[in-house]
Amino acid sequence: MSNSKQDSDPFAEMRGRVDNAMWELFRDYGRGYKLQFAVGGFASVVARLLELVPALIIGVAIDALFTGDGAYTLPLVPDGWIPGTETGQFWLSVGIIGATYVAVAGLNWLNSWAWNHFAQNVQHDIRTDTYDVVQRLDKSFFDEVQTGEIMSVLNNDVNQLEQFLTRDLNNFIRISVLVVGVGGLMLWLNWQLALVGLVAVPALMLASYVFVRIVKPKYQTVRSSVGQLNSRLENNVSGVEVIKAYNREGFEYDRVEGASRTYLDANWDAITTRIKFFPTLRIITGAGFVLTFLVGGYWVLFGAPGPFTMTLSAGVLVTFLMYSRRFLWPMRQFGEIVNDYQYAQAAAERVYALMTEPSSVPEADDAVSLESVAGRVEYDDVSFSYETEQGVGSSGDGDGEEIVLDSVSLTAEPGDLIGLVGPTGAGKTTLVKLLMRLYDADDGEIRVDGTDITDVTLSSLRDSIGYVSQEPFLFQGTIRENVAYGRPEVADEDVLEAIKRAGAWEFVEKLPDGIETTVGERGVKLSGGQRQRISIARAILNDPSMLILDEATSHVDNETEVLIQNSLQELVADRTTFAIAHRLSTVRNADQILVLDDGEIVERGDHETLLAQDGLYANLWSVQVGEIDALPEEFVERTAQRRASIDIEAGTLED
Ligand SMILES: Nc1ncnc2c1ncn2[C@@H]1O[C@H](COP(=O)(O)OP(=O)(O)OP(=O)(O)O)[C@@H](O)[C@H]1O
Repeated sequence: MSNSKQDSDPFAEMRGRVDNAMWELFRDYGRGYKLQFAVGGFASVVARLLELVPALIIGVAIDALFTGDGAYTLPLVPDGWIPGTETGQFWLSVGIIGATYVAVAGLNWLNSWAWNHFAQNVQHDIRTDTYDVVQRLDKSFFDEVQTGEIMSVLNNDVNQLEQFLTRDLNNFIRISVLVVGVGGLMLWLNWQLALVGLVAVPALMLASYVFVRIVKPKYQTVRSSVGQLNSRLENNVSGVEVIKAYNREGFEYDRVEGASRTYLDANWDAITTRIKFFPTLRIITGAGFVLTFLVGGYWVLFGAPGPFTMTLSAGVLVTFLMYSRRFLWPMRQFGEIVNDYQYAQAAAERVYALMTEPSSVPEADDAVSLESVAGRVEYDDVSFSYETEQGVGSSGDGDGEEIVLDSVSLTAEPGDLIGLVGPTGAGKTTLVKLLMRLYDADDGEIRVDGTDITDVTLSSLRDSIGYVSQEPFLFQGTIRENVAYGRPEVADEDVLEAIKRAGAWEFVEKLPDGIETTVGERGVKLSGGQRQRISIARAILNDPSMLILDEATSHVDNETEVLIQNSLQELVADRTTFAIAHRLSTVRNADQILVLDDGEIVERGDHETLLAQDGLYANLWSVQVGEIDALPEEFVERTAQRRASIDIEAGTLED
């Protein structure tokens, strides 16, 4: 993978798939929580409308009780309900204002409860669904996109959406109601003065529009640099052993510092834009408020200025100014919402991009389930190359691709043991990965019991294959959980039986908690050989019809190897097995040994036949039995050349 690919945003190309990712997500995921949404929204609307009451009451009280400029009348309240005395009217005002605040507090609680319920559940559903899509994606996706990037989407980006829902969407409803309610009341109280206050609105809208245009790309950069920083951190924490062994703490500090600085710079760029925007909004809202006070105050003191004609009382002006603040202030918050919306939109695009990432190993609509597999495996002219430079989400036109498997054909009869040998990088692991459909062949067909593996369900195919990899992965948990990973419901006796058959009992028995001992993250508390035996036990317990052993004994000492070989012999006896081996002795008894070189099968046959052919296999065998002197000159030369090309490749990758 080139550095440029690691550094660029892997989601950039995917963003083009949808116009409004956030809307798509909320529409799909909000559907299940309509009631909470409606209750939260309703409570918010009613609370906001009630919040308008105190200013109205204060205005009426000032005019009727303090300055004597008007009668005590309240909109929507029949005059007969209003007390006749000033004291009665005063206490009514106090009572209404107090009751309003109590009601608003109750409604705010209801709004928060319902809205958080809505937002938290939508967040949970989006996260789990995205995870489910991601875990079903093909292996090439994981080859291209770094773990930290994926974690960043599943954590930070999804949280960002939740924050937008909880805080901003709620605020948006609040503000919309206030703007409509307050604007309506202002127009009703004194439409001419209302127009003065409203002149600020177009200016606020223009400022918001300009802001959005400038800040959107900046937020996209912030989101992607968070992902890159996470990738770097994730890589380093996983690779801490290598960092220590090579004393590269300083170097890694610099790299993390670099990634963190890129994030800081991107964030700083967005922050400087944002902090310029908010004071601008304040100035505009402030100017609107001052203008309203200036015109209204002049009007109350000296009569209507210029084109204004109606009379204006002090009480109405106070109500007006209180509303004007309520009207213009949310407008400032509107800017924050626009800001957060842009930020959340960038997050939604990345979430949506992941959710809609197509798998390059699709399951056919009419895929059939593989039942009672006998285990006849055929590779028919299979060719394959890994996707290179194009990156995730691109189709790849093959430019710069190196063929890893070239027209490979083979047949394994049920129960056969097929040994795969050959120099490193020859394509042995790739060959077996194609059988599990971790990747799909570019050309040719792979059949199990005569059925093309692209015509069967992925789950039934993988159920019928056991896989013991070069680097067995154990999950944080107990030995029992790891062995029974594919069949968690099995009885302890079966788990123990599998452990014994895998040659793992001799060390499991000595562990303090036996099969209930925890293995640590990735199984770090076990040695490489112990991990390998646990993963063999896992494959044994699954009882698959086909078995893949990729260097299954690479981590164990010679004694343990004999133990494992014995148990493997029993294991492979009645199932088709592909055993990849560098130690040729481990596949000596194979029914068929395939020798791969540069993606092609160059020799095939059993051990004796291949030795007699005196080709690559015979030479590799000579190396292993220590007959170096017997090697032909050209083999030694080719090995040296291959060594050199691997070194060059490694050098290129480090650059
Ligand atoms: N995910 C990948 N993306 C790109 N190239 C890859 C990927 N995996 C393997 N390759 C390349 O494909 C070639 C074959 O690799 P493969 O792992 O199949 O070889 P192998 O014969 O199993 O080697 P070894 O014996 O060292 O495990 C190598 O050149 C390798 O660099």
